[in-house]
Amino acid sequence: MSAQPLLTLALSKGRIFEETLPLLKAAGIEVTEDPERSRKLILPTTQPQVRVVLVRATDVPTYVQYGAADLGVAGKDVLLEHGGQGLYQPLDLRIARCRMSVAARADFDYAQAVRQGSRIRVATKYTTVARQHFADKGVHVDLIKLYGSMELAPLTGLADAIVDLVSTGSTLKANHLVEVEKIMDISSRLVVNQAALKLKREPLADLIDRLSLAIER
Ligand SMILES: Nc1ncnc2c1ncn2[C@@H]1O[C@H](COP(=O)(O)OP(=O)(O)OP(=O)(O)O)[C@@H](O)[C@H]1O
Ligand SMILES: O=P(O)(O)OC[C@H]1O[C@H](OP(=O)(O)OP(=O)(O)O)[C@H](O)[C@@H]1O
Repeated sequence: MSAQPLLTLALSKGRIFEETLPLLKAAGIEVTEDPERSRKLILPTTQPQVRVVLVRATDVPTYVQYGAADLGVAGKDVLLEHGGQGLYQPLDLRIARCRMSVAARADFDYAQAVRQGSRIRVATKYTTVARQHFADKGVHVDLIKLYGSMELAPLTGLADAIVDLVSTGSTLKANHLVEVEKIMDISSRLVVNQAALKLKREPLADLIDRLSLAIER
């Protein structure tokens, strides 16, 4: 009998790691080290043939695309910006749920700007989604790529509006911004390397089945 192949699962620290843990547990896998206490980037699990690697949220699709990880968990926002090449997306894990929205200062009349066909300046980390969204609406847009603290852009005059993730709305509120349009709902997906799906078919299909049952619980 041949040995079980090693499965490498890419997760990002923080909410994805924390929200994936209960699903893994229900699938019979427990991570035996706490990433918040250890500096290790490769974590063992109670299943000797399964290990977790910790990467930046935006790097999860890249690790899985190139097969450095067999599978991973990534937000729909991250997957849309990455493009999803080489990735099979079998499951919506329904974790890390939020929405992607347009937000602006309360004194910026977004509806009027859109109606008049004005050119608007939008700052965002999500340029692919934002470009598509405004193109679909026929709105002329100048996009400014940022890597964080998007809320600051309308407050400092860098942009008229931002495209960012919203959950409770408290970040927008704290910065006196208002959500003016929802673009889409966001949740995290399981992504699997397409080649691994053939080469490690049995253990991957088994894990996907277990996670699928865990989501339904
Ligand atoms: N406030 C939120 N509520 C729920 N889900 C969220 C929220 N913010 C982000 N998410 C989702 O969780 C994912 C991971 O977010 P997280 O904040 O852990 O990483 P990040 O800081 O965006 O990534 P990076 O470290 O690469 O900059 C996002 O891609 C998104 O899908
Ligand atoms: O509507 P809220 O509940 O306030 O959540 C929205 C905030 O959550 C995300 O940031 P996050 O907390 O992940 O911080 P980070 O991007 O710095 O990691 C997002 O970029 C918003 O700023």
